[in-house]
Amino acid sequence: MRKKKKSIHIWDGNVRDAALSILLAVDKNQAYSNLLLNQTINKYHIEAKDRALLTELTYGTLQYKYALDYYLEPYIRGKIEQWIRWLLRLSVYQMVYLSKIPEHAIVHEAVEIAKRRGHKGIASMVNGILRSITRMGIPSLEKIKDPIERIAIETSHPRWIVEMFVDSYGLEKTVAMLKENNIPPKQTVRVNTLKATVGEAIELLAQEDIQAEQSKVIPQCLNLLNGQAARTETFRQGIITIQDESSMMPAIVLNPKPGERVLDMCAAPGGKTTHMAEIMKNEGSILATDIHPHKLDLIEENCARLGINIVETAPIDGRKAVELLQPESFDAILVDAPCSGLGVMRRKPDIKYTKREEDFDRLHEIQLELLDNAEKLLKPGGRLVYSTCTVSKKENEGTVEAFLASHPEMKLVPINHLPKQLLEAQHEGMLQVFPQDFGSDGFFVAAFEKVK
Ligand SMILES: C[S@@+](CC[C@H](N)C(=O)[O-])C[C@H]1O[C@@H](n2cnc3c(N)ncnc32)[C@H](O)[C@@H]1O
Repeated sequence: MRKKKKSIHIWDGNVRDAALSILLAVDKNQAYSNLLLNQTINKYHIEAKDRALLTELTYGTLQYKYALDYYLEPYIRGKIEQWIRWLLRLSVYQMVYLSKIPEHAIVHEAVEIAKRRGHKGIASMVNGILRSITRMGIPSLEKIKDPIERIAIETSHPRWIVEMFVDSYGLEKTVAMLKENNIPPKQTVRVNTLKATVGEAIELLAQEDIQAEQSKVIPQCLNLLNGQAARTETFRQGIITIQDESSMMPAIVLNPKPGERVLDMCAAPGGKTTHMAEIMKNEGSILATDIHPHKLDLIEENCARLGINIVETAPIDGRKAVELLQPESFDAILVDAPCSGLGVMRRKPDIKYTKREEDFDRLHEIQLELLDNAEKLLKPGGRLVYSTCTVSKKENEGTVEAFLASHPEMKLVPINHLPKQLLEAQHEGMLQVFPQDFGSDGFFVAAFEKVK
């Protein structure tokens, strides 16, 4: 039986207090910061101004956890309770990274929260620590002589992740990526070409006071400069889908044609299934499978909203798909595999603190099993695309190489159909996009063909 999660009370009208509750839930209960934040905003109908600050404070404090601890270290003596540490991190985040909030207001708010959640003694300690910081300042990062350690603290990433990235991509690329991971993602949407042109979608959003611009990278992608896509009529009417620009690549690379039979092996919540259906002009068939049956509803809801009727869903573990589906029966297959998610750390900052090195090997094995099944289900001459939202070589190039080594009937083929700047970045049928390249998620795509 699934254990019922205790729901936590978060919103009392105080933004900083709510941010603290979310941070504590993420820390203690391994709640996902992005989900909890969205749930809170929707549940309590938090208005735009408070919403923006709550998001900034929650993400910012989480993003810079290690740097904040470094700044706090000279001022904290002995052990303190976790909630007090998070309150101090939240306050120092505002002092260091947000220029608009006066320091006396930050200290005052923190002291009030400490009084409410603790007692006078704690409030006085919080007051003392924060006042000392305003007087004496934070320690300089220059004191850290080891460059890897310094960049790990400054950008707040675990040292082993920094070392792994430097090893894979060199120092310059790593530093750019780590810094980009702390910049909030822009809001992007994909235009549903079954219902509207890009120009029409921009016009419809403008009627709802949302300014949208066509991306310079992927033509169906719009950058939203204000507002919230999910709250618009344009979204409800199925004209747009909220999706990161990098996530739009796999369906474009697979290029499913109208009339084809397509398998989306790890499909939920259906971002790429629906994109493929749009490319196919809603003609042909897509089988969208996922290991988690409850997630299939999301795919169906998305299809209904977007006016797509060629998608059938089924709860299937891709590692056993060949036992349930007809071998060599699909023209094209997408394996958008479960992965470590190191390309989406700016969206889900908790990832950087929870991932472990051993996760990569486990994921690599699952990815290989999924690809092995996909190959057996693919018709001779069929196309396969493998994608992840990570920048880990073990799961990307490593998985591709191991797959090819045991599947001589599969070959990598040049990636086509993407805009020029992306095509130029590919390497032998593989494309690794970094968050700093276009301000989109870190993403990997590889394209294969099965020889006839
Ligand atoms: C990266 S997400 C897919 C995102 C989706 N393609 C989209 O664009 O909306 C990976 C998905 O793989 C599913 N998954 C994990 N292990 C699986 C398995 N063994 N077989 C099938 N699906 C699996 C997860 O439930 C998750 O929904």
